[in-house]
Amino acid sequence: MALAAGRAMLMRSGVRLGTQAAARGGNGARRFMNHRVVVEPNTVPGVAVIKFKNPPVNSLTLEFLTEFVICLEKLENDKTFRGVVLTSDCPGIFSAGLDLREMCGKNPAHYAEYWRAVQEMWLKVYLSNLVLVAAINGTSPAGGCLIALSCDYRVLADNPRYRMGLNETLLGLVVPFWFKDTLVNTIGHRASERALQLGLLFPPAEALQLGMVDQVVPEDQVQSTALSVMTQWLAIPDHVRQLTKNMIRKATADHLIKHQEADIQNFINFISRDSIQKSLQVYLENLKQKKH
Ligand SMILES: CCCCCCCC/C=C\C=C\CC(=O)SCCNC(=O)CCNC(=O)[C@H](O)C(C)(C)COP(=O)(O)OP(=O)(O)OC[C@H]1O[C@@H](n2cnc3c(N)ncnc32)[C@H](O)[C@@H]1OP(=O)(O)O
Repeated sequence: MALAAGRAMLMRSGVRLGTQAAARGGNGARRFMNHRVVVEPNTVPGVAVIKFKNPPVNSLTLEFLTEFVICLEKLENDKTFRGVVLTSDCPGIFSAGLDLREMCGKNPAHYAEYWRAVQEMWLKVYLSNLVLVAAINGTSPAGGCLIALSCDYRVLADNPRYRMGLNETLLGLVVPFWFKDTLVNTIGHRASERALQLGLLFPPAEALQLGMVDQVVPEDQVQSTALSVMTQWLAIPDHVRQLTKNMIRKATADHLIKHQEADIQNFINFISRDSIQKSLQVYLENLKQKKH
């Protein structure tokens, strides 16, 4: 998505870009702050850390998606950055996935705008020229898992309470084909068949065994491990690594690009069904109930 389109989307969503602040951190590094996404240059030269900060659960609201894409676009355009670590500022949750309230009780125009933002976010992450390492420091179902799967490398915290996977069927939803493609490209066809149909959410040991993540490490070492992995990836010259990444990922991305408008229309038709709306409302209600 062009930066200008993202800005326009932010304006439509009532987010003021003027509130973005730049400050200097303790090490003198410049630190960009939006509402929901914090970007910090790190001690590793050329590497930024993006922290998702959309409490309580880092759900992927329209505003969050827009800020996230703009942040990535800025980092890609700033030649001082070659790699980004994605992590969460919300304790115990990497991202709860797509924001269910964006898909409930809204009109078709909203669903179209939201789904385009989800598509654009995925294309931006999946095809990024930067090395992206996910430092997964919490639970990451569905859209949260998709973000991690779209990175180049995944480090997950060794906490048995954390779960990762594409659980759409448990919400009464059909997994979008490009979510499915991303999973199949990562863990293979047979494992995806089972995981997707059953909507499985895997604890760290199983996620590692399946190849859904590359490393499981103690919780307090997730970010440091991601940064040391990054150093290894940055030892490869950018242009050959980027061409290789593009060669591997292009067909999957092109599949969505070619069918982007049809995919939006399918989403609108699907999500607007009374039965789907009811399922989502019940799911949200159950999330509330479990607190009591
Ligand atoms: C024919 C072909 C057509 C193809 C069409 C394709 C259609 C595809 C459509 C959609 C695809 C969607 C993919 C997704 O990403 S769906 C989202 C999946 N996410 C989940 O299932 C996670 C749900 N949340 C949880 O399990 C928990 O909240 C958890 C993340 C584990 C955190 O638990 P906890 O710390 O106990 O926090 P709470 O449950 O109390 O939650 C705090 C508040 O946050 C609200 N919440 C949680 N998740 C979401 C969410 N995803 N969206 C919006 N809001 C969320 C929750 O309701 C609480 O709110 P409140 O305090 O007001 O009660």
